[in-house]
Amino acid sequence: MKIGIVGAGMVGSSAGYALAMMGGVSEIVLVDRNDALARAQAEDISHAVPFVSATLVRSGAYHDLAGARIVILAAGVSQKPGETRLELLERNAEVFRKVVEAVRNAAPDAILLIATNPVDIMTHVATKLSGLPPQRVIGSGTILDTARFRSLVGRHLGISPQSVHAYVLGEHGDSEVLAWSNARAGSIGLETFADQIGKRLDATVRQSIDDGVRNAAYRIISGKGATYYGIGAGLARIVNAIARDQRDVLSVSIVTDMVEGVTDVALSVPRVIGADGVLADLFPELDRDEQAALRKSAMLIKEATESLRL
Ligand SMILES: NC(=O)C1=CN([C@@H]2O[C@H](COP(=O)(O)OP(=O)(O)OC[C@H]3O[C@@H](n4cnc5c(N)ncnc54)[C@H](O)[C@@H]3O)[C@@H](O)[C@H]2O)C=CC1
Ligand SMILES: CC(=O)C(=O)O
Repeated sequence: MKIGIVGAGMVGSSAGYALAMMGGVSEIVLVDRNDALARAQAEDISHAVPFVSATLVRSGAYHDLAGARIVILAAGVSQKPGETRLELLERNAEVFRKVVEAVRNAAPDAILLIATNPVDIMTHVATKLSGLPPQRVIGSGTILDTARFRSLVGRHLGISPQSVHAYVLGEHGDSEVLAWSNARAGSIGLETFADQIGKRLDATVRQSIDDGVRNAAYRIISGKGATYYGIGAGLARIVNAIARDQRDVLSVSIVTDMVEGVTDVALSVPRVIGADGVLADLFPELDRDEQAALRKSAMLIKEATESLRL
């Protein structure tokens, strides 16, 4: 399977690297308005390939995306230290006005996988500009926040993150909602699990995990300028779910008819992902505070989306 990546900066190249390491795709084409960067990234990643897979990694122009089953969009500006994701909106919407049309002309059958921030609204923008059904325009949404949540809970409980079943819902951004009330370790509610192994999971611990998840990007950006390994692996995971028709349940963002009374809004809930993109949306049972927080998150995204007058 051929995969395109538009935007060969830190996120696009990390996704290309993670995909090459996971194997399972035959060809990766990197496109960037900076041709020299795309060429250099492709060459560098291709030198890692002989250690693990046989994926052909190259750079190209938009027409080289012909036949791609999935195109990842990671083009645009990223946050400076202290800047929010929402502050990138106008500039990245402008980038998408050119990029989405070029991708659609070159690869009309491709599923679009959006990483550019603010990712929920950029997913809405790409859905409108492409004319594709929402199920085929997938934002990485809170896949990364969910990984951060599982990682911190796993560390606290002393178990692997894969044994933690917990999701972050809503915006990939400051208003995101950590769904504690239905989180599980193995098949056991988190609190019961923590009790059984003699660990605390009180308000202080939860607050510290919440901060660890919600403010991760700010901390990493202030330390090294950008985040990319986590999202690179997350994007590769979504590509694999589509490429292998795995029907994985992942928290990703698509334009959704209704969430907590808010209509036509792109945000994350757990969704089943397979060969045709999103196959089903899942709405977990939440407690009242989580429901209210999810509604607030949805309203914030909706307002910011409407400000663009798409
Ligand atoms: N969804 C998520 O969880 C995450 C999203 N991001 C977002 O991903 C985006 C990319 O971040 P980085 O890779 O760190 O930035 P970067 O600056 O390293 O790379 C962006 C690339 O986009 C290219 N580009 C800009 N305009 C273009 C156009 N019109 N056509 C083709 N290429 C164009 C640039 O030349 C550059 O190489 C940002 O919006 C960032 O906020 C970053 C981390 C996590
Ligand atoms: C930058 C960003 O969106 C993140 O690391 O969560």
